[in-house]
Amino acid sequence: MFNDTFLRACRREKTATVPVWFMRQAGRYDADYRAIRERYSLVEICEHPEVCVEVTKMPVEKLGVDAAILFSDIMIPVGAMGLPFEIREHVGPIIATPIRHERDVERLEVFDAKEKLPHVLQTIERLASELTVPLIGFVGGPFTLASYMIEGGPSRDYLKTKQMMVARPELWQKLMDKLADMVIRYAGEQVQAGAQALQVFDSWVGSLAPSDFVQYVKPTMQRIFAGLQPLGVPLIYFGVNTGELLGEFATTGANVIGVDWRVPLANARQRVGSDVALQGNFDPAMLFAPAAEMKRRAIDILQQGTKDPGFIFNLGHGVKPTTDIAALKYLVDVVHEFDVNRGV
Ligand SMILES: Cc1c2[nH]c(c1CCC(=O)O)Cc1[nH]c(c(CCC(=O)O)c1C)Cc1[nH]c(c(CCC(=O)O)c1C)Cc1[nH]c(c(C)c1CCC(=O)O)C2
Repeated sequence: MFNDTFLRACRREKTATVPVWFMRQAGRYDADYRAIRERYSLVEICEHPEVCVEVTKMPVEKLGVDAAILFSDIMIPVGAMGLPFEIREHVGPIIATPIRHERDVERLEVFDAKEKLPHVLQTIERLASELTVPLIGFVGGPFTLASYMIEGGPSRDYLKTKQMMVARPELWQKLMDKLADMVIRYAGEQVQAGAQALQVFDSWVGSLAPSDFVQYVKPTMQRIFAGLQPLGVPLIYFGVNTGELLGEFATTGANVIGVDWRVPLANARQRVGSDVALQGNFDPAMLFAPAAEMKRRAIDILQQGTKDPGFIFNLGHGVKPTTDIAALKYLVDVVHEFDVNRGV
C-alpha cells in the first residue's frame, strides 16, 4: 500500500493523519549511518546507488516517516557545474576557487544529469520503485548556492555575497540566471527519474532584508517555480530565519512554504495566506527536551497547523547529529496519534 498522505497535504487536501518527515532525517544521529560513513565519504555514498538507496530508506524504515528525501547534498550539482567542492566535517562545504569574476560565472555549466550525475538518477529510479512513501527530490536555492560559491565556505554575514549583489548587480543576475537554469533542468531530471515532490533548500536566504530579497532573489525564484510547475509535483520552498520573508515566499509560486521554529505557525499562516500549504516547525533543539515537554510542543504546533488544510509536520531545520533516535521516533508517534478532527 502506497502512503500518499504527504502528497495530499502538499495539495491542501484533507488527510486522516498529519504527515511527518524530518529535514536531515538520514544522518549522523543514526549509528548505522555512522557505520556506513566510516567506509564511504558523503560524496561516495551519493556515487553508489545501492548505498545511497539504503541510506535514504533508513529513516523511513526506522522512524516511520511519511516521505523519503533523496540522500544527496545541495553541493553535488555545484560540482557538476564545474566548481569543485569539499565537505569538511563539522564545518560544511568548502570551495577552494570561489567565484570572483565574470569568467568564473560564464564557465559554469548547466549540465545534463544523465551525463554528469547518472548515479543520482539511478538512485532515484530504484527508490521510486521500492519505496511505499513519496520520494522528495531537492536542490539548493540560488542565493544559498551562490553564498557558498562566492564566500568559498560557510559564512556568518555573507559580506562577499551581498557585496557582489549590490556592487555588481549584472554579474549577480548572471549568476542567479545560471543557477536557475541548472535548478530547473536538474530538478526536472529528478522528477523524470521518479521524484514525487521537490524541495528548494534556500537555507541562508533569510539573511536578506525583505526589500533585497524582492529585488535580488525573488524574480529568480519566481522563474524557477514557474519553470517547475509543469512537472505537476508539489514544490516546497524552505529557508531559515525567514519570518519577515514569508509573505514574499508565498507569492514565488511555491506550493508549500517551510517555516522555522522562530515563527508561530498561526502567524506564518497569516503571512502566507490560504493558497499554500505549510511545513514545519518543531525546534530541533527540543528533541533534547523531556518527552512530556516534546509532546506539549508538538501538539501546540499540530493544533495551529491543522486549523487550515495543508499541513506537514517537520522540524524548523535539520536533525542535530547528537539527537537520540528514540526522540525522533517518539515525535513521529505523537504526530500520527494526533486526531485531526478533535484537535487533540
Ligand atoms: C546548507 C545545506 C547543505 N546541505 C544541505 C543544505 C540545506 C539544508 C540545511 O540547511 O541543512 C542539504 C542536505 N544535505 C544532506 C541532505 C540529505 C537528505 C536529508 O536527510 O535531509 C540534505 C537535504 C546530507 C548531508 N550533508 C552533510 C551531512 C553531514 C555530514 C556527513 O555525514 O558527512 C549530511 C548528512 C554535510 C553538509 N552539507 C552542508 C552542510 C552545512 C553540511 C554539514 C557539515 C557538518 O555538520 O559536518 C550544505
